[in-house]
Amino acid sequence: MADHSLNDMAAGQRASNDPPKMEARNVDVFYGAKQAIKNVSIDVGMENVTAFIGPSGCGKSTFLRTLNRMNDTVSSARVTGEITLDGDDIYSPEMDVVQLRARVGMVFQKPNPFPKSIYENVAYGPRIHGLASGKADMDAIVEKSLRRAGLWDEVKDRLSESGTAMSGGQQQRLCIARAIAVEPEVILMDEPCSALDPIATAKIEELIHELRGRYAIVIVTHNMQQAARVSQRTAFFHLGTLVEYGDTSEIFTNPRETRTKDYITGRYG
Ligand SMILES: Nc1ncnc2c1ncn2[C@@H]1O[C@H](COP(=O)(O)OP(=O)(O)OP(=O)(O)O)[C@@H](O)[C@H]1O
Repeated sequence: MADHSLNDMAAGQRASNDPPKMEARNVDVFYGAKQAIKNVSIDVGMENVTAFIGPSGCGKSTFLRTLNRMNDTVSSARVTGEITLDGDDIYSPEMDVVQLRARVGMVFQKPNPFPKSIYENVAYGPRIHGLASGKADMDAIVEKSLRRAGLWDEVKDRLSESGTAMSGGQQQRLCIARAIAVEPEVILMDEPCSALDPIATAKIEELIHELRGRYAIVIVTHNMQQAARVSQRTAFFHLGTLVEYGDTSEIFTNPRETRTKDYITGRYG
């Protein structure tokens, strides 16, 4: 597919009933001389969960990390093109990256709570961003975040216990609560269930359903059933390019591109 048609396709999504929260245009990512992402243009909507799928090494995580400038932490990484959040260029020199990462939160593959209490894990972000006006206010933020992450009832009587002492699934929901606590607009999830058992995975998927609409959510997943279950929009990446982006039901039942079809039918990957 010619590059311009992907741009047209992305632009077309703006006219849909899901206004874009983030827009990426002609994004390239290099690690040193090696190009990992090639001319990707995509919109991420507010109402839909967007899944990034594709074979290992195709660039899903790399592209996801461009959306909150996590690639800045990799010295060899270089990003070109344009990515906006509510129309503002996130790579502009005026963009405050700490603020950006609060607005575009991230949940990683392996749950990574701080070695602090459950309460402190959630309170840390609001404290550094000055979001609470006192102890009662902070308590309310912690409770609300843990409730939204579906964890409150399990932890309300042990908020002072260590976040790292919980089960993997609970730790991942704690990391989601930690992201939620700073009132993000977008939540990026990089294979959030790959270290979890099926029951913990089901809880995270249920949570994604509940969070949908309140936050723009993008999830990278290797698990196609998971993409089909949790997302309304799916982007298929291959060798650093965005091959196809569309409604999840269409991508899985009637893909337009042979490469997409081969991947979802298990011919490679
Ligand atoms: N920090 C890095 N330095 C150099 N190359 C990297 C780095 N991170 C990723 N790459 C390379 O960029 C390409 C895309 O990797 P990326 O991790 O984004 O793919 P992916 O689709 O998310 O893969 P997986 O599904 O295995 O996580 C790969 O060739 C990978 O080796």
